[in-house]
Parts: sequence; structure tokens; C-alpha cells
Amino acid sequence: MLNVKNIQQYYGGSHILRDLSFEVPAGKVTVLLGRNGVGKTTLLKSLMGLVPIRSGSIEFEGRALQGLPPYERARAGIGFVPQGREIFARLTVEENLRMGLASRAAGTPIPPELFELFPVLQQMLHRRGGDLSGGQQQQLAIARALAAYPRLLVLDEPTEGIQPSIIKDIGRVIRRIADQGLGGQKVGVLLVEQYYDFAEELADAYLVMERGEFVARGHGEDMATAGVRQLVAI
Ligand SMILES: Nc1ncnc2c1ncn2[C@@H]1O[C@H](COP(=O)(O)OP(=O)(O)OP(=O)(O)O)[C@@H](O)[C@H]1O
Repeated sequence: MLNVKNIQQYYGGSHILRDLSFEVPAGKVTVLLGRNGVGKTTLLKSLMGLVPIRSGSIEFEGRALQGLPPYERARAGIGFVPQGREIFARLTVEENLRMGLASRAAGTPIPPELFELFPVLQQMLHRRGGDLSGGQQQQLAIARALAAYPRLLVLDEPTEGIQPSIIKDIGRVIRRIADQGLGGQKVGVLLVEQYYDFAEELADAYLVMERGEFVARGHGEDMATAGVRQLVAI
């Protein structure tokens, strides 16, 4: 469903993404691992149109996305959960979720499924985002991305700084979305993660990045035998 071919990206003179090609299939979790600063966030920002690529192609469901602004990529069916969550601290949980509906027709209700996935958000609907714990904010950021019923969910380190019980909840939600879809449609997941055990548990497929290049890739069940933990150990 997402088909990326030969993308190259530069920050000024620094060559950050070096000829990357990969696919993210529907109904599967594809995990991207790598140490700090290898280019994972830059890759996600390139997919979302937040930084320009120099060359290569990004196709989603057969449609070329390169050159389109971020809101059109969101409207095409891609939900993005950025690193650090970036929820609106002064808006309520409900208002944050409504922001996620901005690409849908006016008056579209918040999908009730979101509260099944994250019951805590129902309880906190009228609290300000900034008053939630870090883990609850992360759940809100994921729910906001899901509000528009994306067919591709892109997450940048959702476990960073989150307590273990909420990490488990987030893992269950990611698995459920990949297995059961959302709003009757299949969903592919692209997950950037540094927490190896979480990544291994969820991965149907994996990619390992070093200095802007993929140095290993394969099926999730082969991660242990392929020594991926050592490749990303700090
Ligand atoms: N706006 C920018 N301008 C110039 N260089 C940048 C910019 N953003 C990132 N870089 C550089 O690009 C490289 C890749 O950064 P990126 O944030 O994509 O890595 P990452 O793998 O996501 O790391 P982390 O896990 O720490 O977020 C790094 O060397 C970084 O210093």
C-alpha cells in the first residue's frame, strides 16, 4: 500500500537518507529500528511531506505523494503520530480529537471506536491535554491520528518516556489495528522504535537503519536470529 522507491534527502550539504526503498503492506506492522540520529525521524517527515526529498518516489495506494503538502497526504489516508506527541496542551482531549477530524467533512463525529481503544480518553474528555500524564498524552496523540480513519498509521517512538503499563496498552492497540483494521478498512502500520522488545513483539517485518541506509531487513519472527538487538544496541 505504501511503496517508497529510491528516496534521497539532504539537510543542506548533509546526505541524510541514502537511496531508501521499502514497502509497508496493509494489515501488517513494519518496524523501523536504528540508533539515535541515523535518520528515522527524517524518513517519516519525508513521507509526511514535512521535509522535501531530493529524488525518489512515494506511492500510497497507487497514488504519487511526493510534492504534495502534508495536509493532502493526511487526507489521502495517512495518520502521523510525531515524536514527542505534539498534542495541543491548552485544548481539551475532545478538542484535540476534533483536530484529528480536520481532514474529514464538517460535523463528522469522533469515532466511538477510539474510546474502546483508549477508555481513559473518554474519562478525560473535558480535561486539558496538558494536564494528562505523558502516557495519556501519547494515547491521545495516537487517537487523534486515528480519528480520521487512516489506512496507514505512522508512529515515531510512541514508547519514549512512557510507563510500562501504558506501553503495553499502546502495543495492544497497534496490534489490534493491524489485525482488525479501523472503520471496516485495513490499516498498515509503520512504527519507528528504539525499544527493542516492544519492536520485536509487534513486528511483522523489520528494517534497520544506519547512517541513512538500511543495513538489515526481514520478517519479524526472524529478528532474534538475525541479531537485530545487537545491531541497535547503544
Ligand atoms: N532540521 C535539521 N537540519 C539539519 N540537520 C538535521 C535536521 N534534523 C535532523 N538533522 C540531522 O539529520 C540526522 C538524522 O536525524 P533524525 O532526527 O532523522 O534521526 P533519528 O534516527 O530520528 O534520531 P532520533 O532517534 O534521535 O530521533 C542527524 O544527524 C541530525 O543531526
